[in-house]
Amino acid sequence: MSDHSAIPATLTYDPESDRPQEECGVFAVYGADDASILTALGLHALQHRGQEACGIATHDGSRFHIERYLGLVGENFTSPDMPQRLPGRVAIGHARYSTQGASVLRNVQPLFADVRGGGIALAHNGNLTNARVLREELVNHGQIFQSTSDSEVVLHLAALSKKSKLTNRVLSALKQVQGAFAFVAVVNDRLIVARDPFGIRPLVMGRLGDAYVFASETCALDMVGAKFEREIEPGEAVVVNEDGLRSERFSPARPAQICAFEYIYFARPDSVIEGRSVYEARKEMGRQLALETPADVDVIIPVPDSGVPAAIGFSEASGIPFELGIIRSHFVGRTFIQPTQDRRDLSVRRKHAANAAVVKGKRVLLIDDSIVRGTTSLKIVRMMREAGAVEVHFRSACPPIKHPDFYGIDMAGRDELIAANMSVEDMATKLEADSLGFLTVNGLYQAVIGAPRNDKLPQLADHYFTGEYPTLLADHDRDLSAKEFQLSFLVDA
Ligand SMILES: O=P(O)(O)OC[C@H]1O[C@H](OP(=O)(O)OP(=O)(O)O)[C@H](O)[C@@H]1O
Ligand SMILES: NC(=O)CC[C@H](N)C(=O)O
Ligand SMILES: [Mg+2]
Repeated sequence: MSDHSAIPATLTYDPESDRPQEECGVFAVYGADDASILTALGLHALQHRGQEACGIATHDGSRFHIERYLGLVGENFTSPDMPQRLPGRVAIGHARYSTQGASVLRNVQPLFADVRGGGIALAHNGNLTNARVLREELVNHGQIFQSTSDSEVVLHLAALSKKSKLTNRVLSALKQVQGAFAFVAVVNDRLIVARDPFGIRPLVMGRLGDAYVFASETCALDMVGAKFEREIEPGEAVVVNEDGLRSERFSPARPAQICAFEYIYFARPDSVIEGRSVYEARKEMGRQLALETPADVDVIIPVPDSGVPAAIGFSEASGIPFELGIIRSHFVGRTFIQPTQDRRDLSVRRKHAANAAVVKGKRVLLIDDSIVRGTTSLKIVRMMREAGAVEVHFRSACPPIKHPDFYGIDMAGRDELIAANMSVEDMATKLEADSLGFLTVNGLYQAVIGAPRNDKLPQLADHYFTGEYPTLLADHDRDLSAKEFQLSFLVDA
């Protein structure tokens, strides 16, 4: 095996089939009867964050129980015998949209490991930027990996830590990983949750009677009737056991630099992130867009779903009527988070249909939250013309996306990002639009935080638009995403 040129391509890391994709949702409960049912409900509310796979782990006071499936939460966690299948008053859950490791069962979370002193079940939203550097070191040290997920390194680091208490070993693992994360973990009979040092990914805490509930977004707290208490702070870990809750720091306190894309596209509009309603922020993006790139048209048409609030804002600010000129199928989920281009193309075709009644003979302005690869926009511009629109203009309620993401949202490679490779004019031609406009970076800041960008310490993780990444990117810098990196010899990697 020392001759690597002899290894068939299918046995090495292939960035095309095993490409970084998007986001996930995490949910956790401590101290409630039927914790698994609450977790299934919470995951249901977080389904928009990941549609590929889902899983729940519980602890019944002495043993762990785990179920993991490919597919949607509603397809797998609905049966009334859940409390028997997944008993216990402590539970964590995960809805997956793969970022590292293909969409196969062995990468579905929660991941579980038996280590010295007990067990750890772990679920992760985000993406670690030094996972491959660490994995290489760990493999050289003799560690045996069971998945190709970045998240698994945390289990190995905890297992190898010299500290005596298992909780402290998990905390010491958190100090060694870089990138973006919201972790929820059952560590024996306790719960540990943690948020990355820059607060790139969201994580909130709520109360449901005496129980503690944690979730990626507040919409999941609302789903189970939990009351929002606070955000988990950047670099904070919260440990909950039978004595209650304690907060630990694994990195210095600093303001959160939350991912701008949570506000733009990813989070559900009824969620509140860092005190700002996602819906209001999106509407305000539309208002700013109307000020920055007005259009002389007859009707504003949103690209459903995520483009709707911005289109309402644009319509309010411009006085141009808003109409539902595109009807979406409720039986097709999010397209951008599909793992392959073929599936994205197919989903976009099945998802949207023109409503000719409000389009025919009109000059229309389409508003979407974002243009990533341009898959959606081109199809929709054509659809409008086929439905009789006389002019079709397009506006994106976020700035041009020119740089890939490494923190858990699938921005694919630079070569796939339409705005990374073309001028706005060329993009308009490619998307067959009569005009094209984007929100500015400052317009985005105005909409989300009501203040301009602080260039010395940006208030958001806005690398998509600026190329400024808040964290180190060890794997990327060492080009460990290259084909040569040996990730797994199993076909389903
Ligand atoms: O330029 P593209 O590569 O097509 O990606 C951008 C599109 O993808 C997203 O929609 P998606 O269908 O994922 O979800 P939504 O229903 O929440 O808008 C986003 O809202 C844009 O419409
Ligand atoms: N999108 C995510 O947050 C994914 C979490 C983890 N990196 C995985 O690939 O499973
Ligand atoms: Mg969309």
